[in-house]
Amino acid sequence: MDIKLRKMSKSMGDILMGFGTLIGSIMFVYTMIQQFVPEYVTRYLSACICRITAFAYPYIEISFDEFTGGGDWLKVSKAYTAIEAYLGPKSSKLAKRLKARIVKGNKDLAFSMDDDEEIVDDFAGVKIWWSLDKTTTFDAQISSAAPRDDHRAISKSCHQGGENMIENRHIRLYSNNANHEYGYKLWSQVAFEHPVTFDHLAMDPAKKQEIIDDLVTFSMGRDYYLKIGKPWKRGYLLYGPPGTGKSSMIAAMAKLFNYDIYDLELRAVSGNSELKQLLHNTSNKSITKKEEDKDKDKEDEESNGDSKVTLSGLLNVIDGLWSACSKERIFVFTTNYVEELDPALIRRGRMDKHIEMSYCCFEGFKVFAKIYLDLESHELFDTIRHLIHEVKVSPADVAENLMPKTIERDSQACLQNLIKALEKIKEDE
Ligand SMILES: Nc1ncnc2c1ncn2[C@@H]1O[C@H](COP(=O)(O)OP(=O)(O)OP(=O)(O)O)[C@@H](O)[C@H]1O
Ligand SMILES: [Mg+2]
Repeated sequence: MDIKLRKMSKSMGDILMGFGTLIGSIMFVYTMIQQFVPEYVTRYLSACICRITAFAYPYIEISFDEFTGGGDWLKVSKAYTAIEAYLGPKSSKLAKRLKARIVKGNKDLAFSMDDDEEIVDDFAGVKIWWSLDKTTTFDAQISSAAPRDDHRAISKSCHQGGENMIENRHIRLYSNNANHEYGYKLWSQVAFEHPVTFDHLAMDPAKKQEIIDDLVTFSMGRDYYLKIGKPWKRGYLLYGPPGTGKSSMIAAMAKLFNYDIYDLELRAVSGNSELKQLLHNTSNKSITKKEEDKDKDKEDEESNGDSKVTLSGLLNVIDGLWSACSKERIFVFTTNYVEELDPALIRRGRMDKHIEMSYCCFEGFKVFAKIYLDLESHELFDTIRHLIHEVKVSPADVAENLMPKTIERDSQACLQNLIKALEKIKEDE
C-alpha cells in the first residue's frame, strides 16, 4: 500500500511537471506573440478565443468596479458598496484569506475577503462565485503625478438565470479614515447591529412621538420638498448632558428607516476638499452624525490649523453640497454644550429641529422598569417618582442601577437599589 502510494505520487508529480512545462511553453509563445504582433491583432485573437470558449462556458460573469469612473472617479460605486455589505458576514465565514481593517477608534475589526480570493455563495438555490480582483489600469484623466490607480472590482459568476440577488440589506456604520494618502478608502464600514429602537428610549412619550412623527413626515416628504423648493434634507441637533441618550437616539433613527449611519470624525479630515469628497460619498437614505468631541480644548487647538475643518466649515459644506442633491439625507449633530454654540451655526434650516435630551423623568423610568423588569406598576414607584423629580440623574445612571445584579432578577431588590442611588445623589447635591 505504501509503495503504491509513493508510486502514485511519483506519477502524479510527472504529470504535473509535464503540465507545468506545457503551460510554461504556452506562456512563452504568448509573450513572444505579444512582443512581435501588433496590439490590435492580439486583441482580435483574444476576442476570438473568448467567443469560442463562450460556447462551452455555462456561466455569466459580471464585474462591478469600486469607483464609478469618468469625471467622478472618487465616487464609490453604489453597487460595489451594496455587494461589499452583502458579502461582509459571508466573507468572514467562507473566505480562507481575509483582510482586516481596524475601525471606529481602534475598537472594531472589519473583515472583507482578500484580493484574488473567491467565495461560493448560494442565493435562492443559485450557485454564485464571488471574487475580488485587483486590476491596475491607467486612468487618462488623472494627472501624470499620480498616473496609476488601483481599482478593485468585485465580480460575480453565476449559472444563467441567477440575476436578482442583492437583497437582505443591513444597516452599515461608516467611519471616515484618517489616512490621507492617494487611493485610500474614504469610509470604512461595519455592520451596524445596535439593538436599540425608539421603544427602548426612556424619555417623555409625547416628545418621543413628536420626534417619530417629524422623521416619518420627512421621510415621506419627497414631493412636498420638491413643491416648496427645498432640498430633501433635515438637520437635527441633539443636546443634553452625558448619558441622556443622544447616541442611542441616532441608532434608533437609523433603525426606524433602515438608514446607514456615517460617523464623521472631523479630526481625521484634512481639509474642506476632503470633507466635500466624504459627504459626496454618502448614500441617500443615510444619517450623518457628528458627535461633539469630549476633549474640547484639544479640538479648539487643532481646529486652528489651516488644514483642519471646523464645525462652521462643515455646516457650510453641507449647506452647499446637499442643497444641490435631491435625495433624502439626515444630519445629526450632538453636543453636551449647546449654550456655547454660535446661534448662527444652529439656525433653523441648518439644524431644523433642536431636541433636548434631558435628565431622567418618571416617564423615562417607567420605560426602563417595563423593559428591564417587566413591571408596569409597583408599590415602590411612588417613592421613585418623588425622588426622580428632585434630583438630576441621567437615564444611563437609572438604567445601570435598575439592571438586575443576580440571576433571579429580583425586581424589588432592583427598585431598592435605584432608590438608594437616588437618595445618595440627593444627599450629594
Ligand atoms: N434616554 C435613554 N433611553 C434609554 N437608554 C438610555 C438613555 N440614555 C442613556 N441610555 C443608556 O445609557 C447608555 C449611554 O447612552 P448614550 O450613549 O446614548 O448617551 P449620550 O447622550 O450619547 O452620552 P454622551 O453625551 O456621553 O455621548 C446607553 O447605552 C443606554 O443604555
Ligand atoms: Mg453620545
